[in-house]
Amino acid sequence: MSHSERMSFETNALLTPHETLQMDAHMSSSLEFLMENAGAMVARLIRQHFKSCRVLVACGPGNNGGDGYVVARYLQGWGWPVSVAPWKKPQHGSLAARAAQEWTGPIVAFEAAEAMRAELVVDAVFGAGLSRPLPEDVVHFFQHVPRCVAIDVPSGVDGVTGACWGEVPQALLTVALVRKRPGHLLEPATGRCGQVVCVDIGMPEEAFSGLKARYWENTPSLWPLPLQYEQDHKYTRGVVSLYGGAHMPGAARFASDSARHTGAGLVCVSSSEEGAALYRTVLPGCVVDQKTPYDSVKDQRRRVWVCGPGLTFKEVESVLPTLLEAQCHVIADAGALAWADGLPEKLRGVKVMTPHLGEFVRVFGPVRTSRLEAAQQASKETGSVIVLKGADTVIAAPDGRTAINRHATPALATAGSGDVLSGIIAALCASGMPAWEASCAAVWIHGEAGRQAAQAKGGWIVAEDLITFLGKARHAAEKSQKLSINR
Ligand SMILES: NC(=O)C1=CN([C@@H]2O[C@H](COP(=O)(O)OP(=O)(O)OC[C@H]3O[C@@H](n4cnc5c(N)ncnc54)[C@H](O)[C@@H]3O)[C@@H](O)[C@H]2O)[C@@H](O)CC1
Ligand SMILES: Nc1ncnc2c1ncn2[C@@H]1O[C@H](COP(=O)(O)OP(=O)(O)O)[C@@H](O)[C@H]1O
Ligand SMILES: [K+]
Repeated sequence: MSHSERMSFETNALLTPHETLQMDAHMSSSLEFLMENAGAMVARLIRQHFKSCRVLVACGPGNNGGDGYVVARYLQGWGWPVSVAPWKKPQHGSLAARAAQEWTGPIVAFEAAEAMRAELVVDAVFGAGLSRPLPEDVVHFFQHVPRCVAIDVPSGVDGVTGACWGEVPQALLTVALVRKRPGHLLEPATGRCGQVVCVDIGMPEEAFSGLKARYWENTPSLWPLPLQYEQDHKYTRGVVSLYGGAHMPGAARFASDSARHTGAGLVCVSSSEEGAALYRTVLPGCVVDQKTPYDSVKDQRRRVWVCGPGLTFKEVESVLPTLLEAQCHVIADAGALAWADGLPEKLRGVKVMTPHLGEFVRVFGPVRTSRLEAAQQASKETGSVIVLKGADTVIAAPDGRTAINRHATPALATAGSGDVLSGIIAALCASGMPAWEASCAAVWIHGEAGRQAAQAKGGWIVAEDLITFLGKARHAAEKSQKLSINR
């Protein structure tokens, strides 16, 4: 059994609406029980987060609405003043219609005036599977809502891509059922969800049979890190190489320092005569030489390369084709991405690409779908892992596995932060981790280092600060994987 099969639908796996439908089909005889549990759990969370107040539950015609009727019943049972505003009635004989029948409390019109009278509105109009624009009257209604708790997603959020089908409600709290959705982690939806809490509704294990997770929240359980062994030497830890440009040495310095601080055994920097003299001074911990790329790749220990940080078009041109020809494991960033301007095929053979959105568009053209789908498509087409950077970094593998990282901080938005990330990925690739796992781990460690550095430095950091926290950040991941580095 492969690693990804073993971890199918662990708690950090994310559920798409399509997978929810498959589960529901499998569990058809228990759906009423699941809806009852879902409604009860949402009501309990509301009771935990809010004082008793006038609640209006806005219910749609589907099962999301069905959950809403159950919430209303529980809150009313605890003595809260509750009304229900149906946007449309559930279809006769449906599960939601049965839940609606059991609601014997007040029913009011689905109107802005009613929304304004409430102190809290429960959004149970549409779940995560909506695939058409939000109806006007729904938009208008939610524009007048004081405080909102959403079931599954705020109505109008696409549960997979995080896109919004119009102006979606702004929730304070969103209750995810069974597992989070990819959309909960992706902008712009994340900004509309408020706090996302996932609840267990008693979904049995068997409901997951036949399903294979494709999306995960990026957490350390996704990528076991290699341990330190008594017998380790620098070459077993792994060698990272990079070509140091003659004009922008800072970027190569950030990438090489980051690789070393993350655990690479050795970092080798090749450069021109002019560059090598400089790198010998600024990188005392690295082996610096003046070898041509052609000669460098003859050394079988130098298989993993960072290519791009601080390189001009000409420098990339003189290095990257040789590295790819020699089938080295290349992490392509910055200058290497600019070199491929509109011609992604030039990067064929690269293991990992790390574009931010601007670089992504430069290589692959405008994003016509969503960032998520564009990264997946680019990964499939090129055969490279795509790390599409941002506040919600997407890490897409050519086989479809996709992780979304929220373990980060806006303190990372500082020049050189991307060079640091490429060095971390290289160090983990050099340690023997497969490209997707190494990329996911690197993005998490980068985020953790950013958080720790920001805490230590009062919130504002530069790339140099980030680098000094990489060892601690890797250790934090190891601790949460319960790995001991002093076995
Ligand atoms: N397995 C699970 O995870 C469970 C999910 N449950 C709930 O089930 C929900 C999903 O239920 P559904 O698949 O019924 O989805 P929805 O509740 O989102 O309902 C969609 C319904 O709205 C209609 N609709 C959508 N847009 C419309 C428009 N513009 N005009 C008119 N009608 C429109 C559709 O035809 C469909 O009937 C989840 O959000 C969750 O709340 C719970 O009941 C418990 C179990
Ligand atoms: N607002 C933010 N929240 C979380 N992470 C961020 C944010 N802004 C930037 N980052 C992260 O910081 C890094 C910036 O990389 P990049 O844009 O390549 O910068 P540079 O080229 O200056 O090194 C990426 O890993 C990105 O995900
Ligand atoms: K909803």
